[in-house]
Amino acid sequence: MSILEHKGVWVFAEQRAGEIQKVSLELLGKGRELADTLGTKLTAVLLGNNVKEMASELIYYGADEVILVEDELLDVYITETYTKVMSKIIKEKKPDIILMGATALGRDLAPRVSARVHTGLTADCTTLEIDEESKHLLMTRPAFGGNIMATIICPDHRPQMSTVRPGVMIKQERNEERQGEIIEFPSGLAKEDVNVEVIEIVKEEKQKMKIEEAEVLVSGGRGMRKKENFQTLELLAKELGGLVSGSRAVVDAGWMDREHQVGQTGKTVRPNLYLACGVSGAIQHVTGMEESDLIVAINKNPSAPIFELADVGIVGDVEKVIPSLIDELKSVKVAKEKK
Ligand SMILES: Cc1cc2nc3c(=O)[nH]c(=O)nc-3n(C[C@H](O)[C@H](O)[C@H](O)COP(=O)(O)OP(=O)(O)OC[C@H]3O[C@@H](n4cnc5c(N)ncnc54)[C@H](O)[C@@H]3O)c2cc1C
Repeated sequence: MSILEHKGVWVFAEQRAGEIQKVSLELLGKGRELADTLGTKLTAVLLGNNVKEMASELIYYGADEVILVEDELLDVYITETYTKVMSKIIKEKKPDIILMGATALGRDLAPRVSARVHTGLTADCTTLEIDEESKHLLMTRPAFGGNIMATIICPDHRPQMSTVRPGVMIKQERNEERQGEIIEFPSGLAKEDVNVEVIEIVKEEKQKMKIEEAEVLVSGGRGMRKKENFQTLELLAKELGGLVSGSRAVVDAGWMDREHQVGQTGKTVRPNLYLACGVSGAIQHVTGMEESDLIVAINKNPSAPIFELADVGIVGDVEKVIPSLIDELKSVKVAKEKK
């Protein structure tokens, strides 16, 4: 089959509990641009149960049409059911490009769909453009630990698939005047397709205060070595009356929730005290915290870039320095109480 048969730009509209994820709206912004460059349609693909109401929202944010698949078997995300439905629609409708959010769901779904439909996938893209001559999608992403930017193409297979992290692309202004078509598509699912039973969904209790509002932030980086060591940071933050935040490296490692990430693709913070523990000071991190009033850095490498920015630098092992700091703060508190 010729790749020329494939037309249109698609955005997988991720919804959770009836709420469209922000990243999908951001991808509609980018998708609109790509579709306009190619002179083609922008389609949002919405899967779920009782989600029809959300379809017009996708049109307001730039989609020309919405492929809507409603089925009670799609009520909660299950890898197999969503993969099956997405693959089926792709095989039938033959899109040229598919964009998905690099969320927990997107990271699970995108590779499986790409394997089922025998095409390539470029994960975590930061730039997406159309090559003027070939009209291929140029998918650019950091490679080799962020040291180089690699531009990847998928010249021989379709669709060209890409995931993008939340916060990277810019959504369009919502415009209620926009008109579009809603195309209902049968899921084709049977009960036997559901190979996993979701027994309970437990919502994580969110920290009440946001890191953007905290006056003191104790921020951990990859130098903290493992998730368990963040308990020490929690103790330190408690002593200082602050919150724990972190670098993207620790969020990517699954040691911390994305809501607590500081930096270019995380939150911009400006606390009175920013204590960076085992954070190297990469530019993408620094842009999110450089306006803090007092920056204290603990790093075992005296040449770490974070020291160029820090008001106070401690060259040492976080596993030794942090417990000493906690002990010191506790003894100061005890001494104060005795007075
Ligand atoms: C498009 C893009 C967007 C990005 N957005 C963000 C963002 O929003 N936020 C962000 O943080 N990053 C972001 N990054 C990633 C960024 O480039 C860095 O990779 C990341 O910040 C590194 O995190 P880190 O400092 O925790 O880890 P590393 O760079 O691995 O640094 C770990 C540090 O810990 C020190 N260390 C190791 N062991 C110890 C120890 N025992 N005691 C003391 N120190 C120790 C090391 O000397 C090192 O300096 C982005 C990258 C790209 C390409």
